[in-house]
Amino acid sequence: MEGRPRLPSYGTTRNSEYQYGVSRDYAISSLVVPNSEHIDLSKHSTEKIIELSPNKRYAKLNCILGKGAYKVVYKALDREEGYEVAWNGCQTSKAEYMELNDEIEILKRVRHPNIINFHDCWYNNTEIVFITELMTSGTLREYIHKLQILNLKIIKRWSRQILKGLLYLHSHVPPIIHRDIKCDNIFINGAHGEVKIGDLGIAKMKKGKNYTVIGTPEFMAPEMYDEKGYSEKVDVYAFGMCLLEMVTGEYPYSECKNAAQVYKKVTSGIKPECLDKVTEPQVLDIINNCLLPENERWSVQQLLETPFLLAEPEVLLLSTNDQKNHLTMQVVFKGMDRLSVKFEFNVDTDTAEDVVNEMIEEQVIPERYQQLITSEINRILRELNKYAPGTEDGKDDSHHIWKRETAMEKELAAADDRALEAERRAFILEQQLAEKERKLENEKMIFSNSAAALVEQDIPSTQVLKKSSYNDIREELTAEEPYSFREDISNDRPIEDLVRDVCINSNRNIDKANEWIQRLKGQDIMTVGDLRELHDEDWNGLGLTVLACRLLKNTLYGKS
Ligand SMILES: Nc1ncnc2c1ncn2[C@@H]1O[C@H](COP(=O)(O)OP(=O)(O)OP(=O)(O)O)[C@@H](O)[C@H]1O
Repeated sequence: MEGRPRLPSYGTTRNSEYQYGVSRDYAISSLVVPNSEHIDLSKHSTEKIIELSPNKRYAKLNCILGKGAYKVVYKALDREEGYEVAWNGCQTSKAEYMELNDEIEILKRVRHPNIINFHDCWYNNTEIVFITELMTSGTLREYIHKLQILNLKIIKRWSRQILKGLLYLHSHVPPIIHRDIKCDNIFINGAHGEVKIGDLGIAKMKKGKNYTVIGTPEFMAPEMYDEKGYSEKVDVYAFGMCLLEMVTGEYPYSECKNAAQVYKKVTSGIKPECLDKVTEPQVLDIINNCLLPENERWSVQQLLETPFLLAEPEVLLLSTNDQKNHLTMQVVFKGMDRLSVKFEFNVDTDTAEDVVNEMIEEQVIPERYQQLITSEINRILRELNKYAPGTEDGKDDSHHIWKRETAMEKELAAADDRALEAERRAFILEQQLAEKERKLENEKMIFSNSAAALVEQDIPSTQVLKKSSYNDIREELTAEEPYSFREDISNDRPIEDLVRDVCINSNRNIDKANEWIQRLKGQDIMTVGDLRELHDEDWNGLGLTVLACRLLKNTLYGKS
């Protein structure tokens, strides 16, 4: 009918329950497989090759991964590379296949981490077979059903991946339009949290088959219904619906009973009811922008630059050495805050965690990207087979903890050594200082003794200073020498006269003289005669120093 849209057959594309019913579980049922004998899969506990590609490279196994309204997907083997792949079979005519030739050639050249790889394609008399990358964790819709409502962090990460895939497609000239973006066509690789767009090019094939209107009504932009032509913006509209499903866990327009109701609402500009459940303003803003009329609707690039989806850093591997243990990587922030950080990574000594922590400490990357950049580095290490398992996202990281502890232990041991060495050096210094002090004391003593000796014995100072030790000088000074009596000093002389003369002659001051006088008088020695009467042993009891005694004796007995 002119000007009226062809409505899709509702039960096949819309009903998510139906989509679910034909996923992996289906592999144990009995079914008729095109171009093969009737296989009762329940009787096949082990996988078997049931068909080979014309070039013999791909081997189809008796394991069905899923079945949609249009195609049956089997597990298969790439016998050249040893990979598991997906064998997609779509019933079609040879003529339709020939019409798709150009498009298939383009699809073969599409290569992006967020788009399921398209490896090969051929026609086998009844169906087009195309070989694609195998996804092991199911579709985004299955995830939403499993997790009910995804958290915003996952939504943000997966949305970015979907949009990056779309950005790549839309950047072709002319743009490659997916035409059937929906959560069933987005596949998850659960182990690494990767998201890939699948079913690329299938929409066109479906159209060729005159199967239904292209796409899925709930995800179709209004301009897709009127056959006046549309642009890559239809993928943006469909992405908005995917985001709505991710954030609410509800299929858009589930309030509608059939495709006609959906069509009516979409073409009248009535939004899905579940939009009211979106509470996060940034997400709501994105969805509303995706659902705007085509000429106002944002581009994928604009969506990627909204605050919610903005510029998550990517880590690129720039170069490696032959052993792949010295890597040069770069953190690239795309979007508004353009920034890039290049760094070296030694696989044998570095860990992603340590390197990222260092970058945060050095303030070259914001802390909020710590986990993301760490897992990006680990992703690269994994791709190079240089990744130690169990280290990602702050999970148990025994290998790296071990590395860190070893490094820490080494550091502590080195610090201990340094402390011991410092203590040892301090001890030696103390000893040297004490030794110096002792020497200084000795020298002081030597100096004062020798000065006294010089006074007492009139020894030239140079001679005294040549003496090597205090003991030598002391020995010399205290050595017994013969005394002779001096008759010019009368025995009646008051002892204080003698003492004062001795002190004056030996450069001792009056205080010293009074001290000696006091000690001598304390022993009843009042005159020179009293002193002369003393025996040698009495001198020791006077309380005078050896030198004082010697000086007094020298004066009394005439020794000069
Ligand atoms: N590359 C793949 N790796 C693993 N499983 C896949 C892959 N492609 C498809 N499947 C599985 O096969 C099922 C059917 O695929 P799909 O939904 O793309 O078929 P379809 O006929 O195009 O569907 P539609 O009903 O949307 O037209 C999917 O739900 C999924 O479980």
